[in-house]
Amino acid sequence: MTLGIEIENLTVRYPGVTAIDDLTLKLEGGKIYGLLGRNGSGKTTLLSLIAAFRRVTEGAILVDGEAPFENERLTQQICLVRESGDIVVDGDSVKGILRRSRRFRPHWDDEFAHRLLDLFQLPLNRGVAKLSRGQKSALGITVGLASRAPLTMLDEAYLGMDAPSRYAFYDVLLEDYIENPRTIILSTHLIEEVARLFEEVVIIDRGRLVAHDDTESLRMRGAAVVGPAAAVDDFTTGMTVLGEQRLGGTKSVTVYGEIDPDARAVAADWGLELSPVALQDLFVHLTKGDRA
Ligand SMILES: Nc1ncnc2c1ncn2[C@@H]1O[C@H](COP(=O)(O)OP(=O)(O)OP(=O)(O)O)[C@@H](O)[C@H]1O
Repeated sequence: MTLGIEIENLTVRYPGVTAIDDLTLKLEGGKIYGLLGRNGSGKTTLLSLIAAFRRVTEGAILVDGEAPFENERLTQQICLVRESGDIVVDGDSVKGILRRSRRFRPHWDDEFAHRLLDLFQLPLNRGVAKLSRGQKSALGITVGLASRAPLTMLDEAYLGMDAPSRYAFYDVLLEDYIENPRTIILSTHLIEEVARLFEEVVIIDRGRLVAHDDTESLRMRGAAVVGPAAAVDDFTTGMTVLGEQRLGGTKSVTVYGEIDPDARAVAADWGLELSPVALQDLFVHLTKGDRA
C-alpha cells in the first residue's frame, strides 16, 4: 500500500516569514523522494503539515485523496520522524518505545524492529534519556522503518549518527523498501550520500518549488565535461559553469544547461567525456539566489 500526496497553493506564514509560499506539488506515491532545500527553506514545516502535526490554513494538502489533519484513518498510515528522533520520549526505555509503537502502528514489524536495534547496537533496556544523540536518532529511524507506514517521512532523521551507521541505514532502507513498497520522503543535507536512493527529487527554496523531477532527468540538466584541458575550455565557453577541477593536463568542468545531440557529437569528436551532473552541484546552483 502506498499513499500519494497532492499539495495545492499551500502557504504557511509565521510572524515575519512566509515559510511555504504558494506551493503546488503532486507526488504520485510508491517511490523514494528526496526533499532538498537550504536551511529554513520550509522542509520541516511542509512535512509537519503532511503528517497532520498542524492544520493547513491556506491552500490544501490531500494524502490519498483526503485532508490528513484530525483524520484517524490517515494518521495511522503516516509516520514522520524528525531530526534526533522526537518520536522518542525521554523517560521511556527503548523497550517501552517499541511497545508503544506496536500498539499504534498497524503495519508494525517487531522482528524487523529488533533486527534494526541489533544493527544499530541499541540496548533494549536502556532509558531513552541515557542514549547518545546518535543512538536517539537510530532509535527514531528504527521506529520509522519498522512502522512500515505507507507514507514514511524521515526529516534529517540520522543527525549525529556516525558514517557506518548512516550507510547501514541507507542499505537497510533500500532493501526493506524493495520488499515492502511504500511512499518514502527523505529530507537531507547529505545529498551525495543519499542521492542513490532517490527516485524523484523535490527542491524547495524559501518555501517555493524550484524543481521536481526524476533524479536522472534532473541530473541531465547539466553535465560534467572531462578531457584535455584546452578542449574542455573550448567546449564549455559560453556555458554556465558550476565548478571546475584540474589535474595535470586533464580538466573537469561542471556546466548547467542541456547539451543537445549535436554538441554531444562534437564532444565525442574532441575526446571529451560527458556525464550527468552531481545532484549536489545542481542543488547548490538552483538554490544559490541572493539571501540578503
Ligand atoms: N514556529 C515557528 N515560528 C516562527 N517561524 C518559524 C517557526 N517554525 C519555522 N519557522 C521559520 O519558517 C522557515 C522555515 O522553517 P523550516 O524549519 O520549515 O525549514 P527547514 O527547511 O526544515 O530548515 P532546516 O534545513 O534548517 O531544518 C524558517 O525561516 C523558520 O525560521
